[in-house]
Amino acid sequence: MIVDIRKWKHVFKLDPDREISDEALDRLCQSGTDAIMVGGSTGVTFDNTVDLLSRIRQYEVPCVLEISNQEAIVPGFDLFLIPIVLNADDPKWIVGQHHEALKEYGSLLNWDEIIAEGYIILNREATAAQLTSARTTLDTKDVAAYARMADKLFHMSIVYLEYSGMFGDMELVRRTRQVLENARLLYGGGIDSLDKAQQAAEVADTIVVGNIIYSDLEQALQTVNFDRTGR
Ligand SMILES: CC(C)=CCC/C(C)=C/CC/C(C)=C/CC/C(C)=C/CC/C(C)=C/CC/C(C)=C/CC/C(C)=C/COP(=O)(O)OP(=O)(O)O
Ligand SMILES: O=P(O)(O)OC[C@@H](O)CO
Ligand SMILES: [Mg+2]
Repeated sequence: MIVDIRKWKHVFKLDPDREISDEALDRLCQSGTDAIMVGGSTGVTFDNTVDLLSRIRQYEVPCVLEISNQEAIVPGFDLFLIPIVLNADDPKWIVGQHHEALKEYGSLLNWDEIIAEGYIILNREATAAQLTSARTTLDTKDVAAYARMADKLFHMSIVYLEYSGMFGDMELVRRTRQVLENARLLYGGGIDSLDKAQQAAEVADTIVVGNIIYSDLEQALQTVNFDRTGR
């Protein structure tokens, strides 16, 4: 399947390390979301990723893998998203893991299926922030500089403002979006209602909804229904 990320406005992120019933998966896949992203910062294995992929593949919705560790690289997704944590203090999460993975898979890859994501992690409590030792105390200028680095210097097609676990600063998201020329701005973190989905969709290109899926499915499903005519 050819997947055009430039058309995505809403994405559900499913964590292979968390349980989801067949009924819930059915409703998510048929919700009208633009894609299902499979990923999580910890506990993602080859087996739980294969299992989730095979269940999602019963539906037509595009299904992409956001790779978080080398052991859980599973073929068969429509796209592979590779996080590069621009504000990580530990270079392992900027180029280190990637270097190891490319030593293993470098000659086998279809680069048309691979997209780098310039991650900027802004919630210091998030597992991903702790894992990567992210420098989360950043002001708007700091974030804009990382965003430009991803967009103009590294020609990445995604800048991902990651607040996983909390709803972020929408003014900062809006200002970050303004400095991007080519990259798409993905926003994720704390979207747990239609109202928050609407707020985030007004300032980002694509919104990503994760944790609420597991605590309140009805609210999660509501997030698809924001007004798509604004941006
Ligand atoms: C042959 C074949 C199958 C080919 C395809 C394979 C392929 C595309 C290979 C490419 C090679 C390559 C460059 C791979 C990258 C390898 C790698 C491990 C990179 C590191 C990625 C990284 C920086 C991970 C850090 C953690 C992170 C940012 C994860 C992103 C997901 C995320 C933030 C989830 C949120 O997690 P959550 O669990 O929700 O967190 P909370 O608990 O806080 O809610
Ligand atoms: O889980 P939440 O807080 O919705 O965040 C979504 C996503 O950005 C996580 O990587
Ligand atoms: Mg999560």
